[in-house]
Amino acid sequence: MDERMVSAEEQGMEDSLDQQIRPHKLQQYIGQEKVKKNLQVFMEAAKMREECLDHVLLYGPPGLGKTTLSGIIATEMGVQMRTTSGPAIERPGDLAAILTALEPGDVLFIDEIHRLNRMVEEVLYPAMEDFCLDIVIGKGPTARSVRLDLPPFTLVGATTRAGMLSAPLRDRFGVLARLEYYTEQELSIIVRRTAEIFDTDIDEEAAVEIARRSRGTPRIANRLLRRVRDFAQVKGDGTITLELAQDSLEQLQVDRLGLDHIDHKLLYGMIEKFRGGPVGLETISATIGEEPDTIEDVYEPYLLQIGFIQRTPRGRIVSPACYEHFNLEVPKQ
Ligand SMILES: Nc1ncnc2c1ncn2[C@@H]1O[C@H](COP(=O)(O)OP(=O)(O)OP(=O)(O)O)[C@@H](O)[C@H]1O
Ligand SMILES: [Mg+2]
Repeated sequence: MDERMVSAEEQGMEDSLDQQIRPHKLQQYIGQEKVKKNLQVFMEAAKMREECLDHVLLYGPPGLGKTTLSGIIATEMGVQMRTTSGPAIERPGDLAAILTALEPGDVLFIDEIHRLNRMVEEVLYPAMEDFCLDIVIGKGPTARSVRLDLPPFTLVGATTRAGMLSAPLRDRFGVLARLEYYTEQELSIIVRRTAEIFDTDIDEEAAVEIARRSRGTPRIANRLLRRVRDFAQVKGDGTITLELAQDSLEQLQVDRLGLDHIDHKLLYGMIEKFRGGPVGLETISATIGEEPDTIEDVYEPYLLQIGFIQRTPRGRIVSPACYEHFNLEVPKQ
């Protein structure tokens, strides 16, 4: 897949760039008010009891701030965060090594936790529940099982696919927090905050313009800001004005709602070849030459979110709002 300006997934060097712009305190974390309020109470209560925070599951679409929030939990609790991911823990022994190396109270962040394998999951259950490991020593008839105590810790699991988590694993989290897409206003605050870190001047309307085209996703907002800043430096005097933001985003082929050439290809394909549907996923896939899975997991979610596509039992249809966005006439039934 080629790298889209408006992809919510992390790209290239973004991970190291993130170090600089990630908020470290709950107070700097914009939006997600409900999640923040709850976490604040749970963290305060845990601190008062001098216990570690209950295990937390963060779920929601990519780029909304799960990794960031996990880091904030560790900072606010005054502990270290150890980071790993579901696919990185291949064998039970890998997990045992991570768990026994934890300091009391640490946050263990497991990204993509839905991709843990069964055998590893089984080791995780007693670790989460009783802070202990059951390990088998020896082989055959002389094999025996020993219990090993672990330091108490907080597991923070992150997933874009809560539905793919096994029920026993999900049930062992005390706190379930679902991250939502951000509003334009919240994103514009994030854009201005990042611009300040970059020491870049940005007009308020320019920040709103970038926010509007960021698909509700901070990662996209920060990426667009970085590219627009390049234009400001080379084509302007370094200040990001509304006009400069509009021109550069035009140049980057990110439209007023954050749609790019791939969204256009998909939507125009449905409109021109099928009069807006209903049309099945397989047919769309054949028409635009993209895998059905990619369409469903990557291209469609945002189009569904803004209501440009609707799913019906007979297939996908393009909504009147989408026709209006493209200045096209809605076809008569
Ligand atoms: N609430 C927020 N306030 C300010 N900046 C944020 C917020 N949430 C996320 N960001 C910024 O957005 C970027 C992406 O956040 P993060 O890496 O935490 O997303 P994620 O949910 O872990 O994504 P993925 O699912 O791809 O792992 C980071 O640069 C971070 O600084
Ligand atoms: Mg992440």
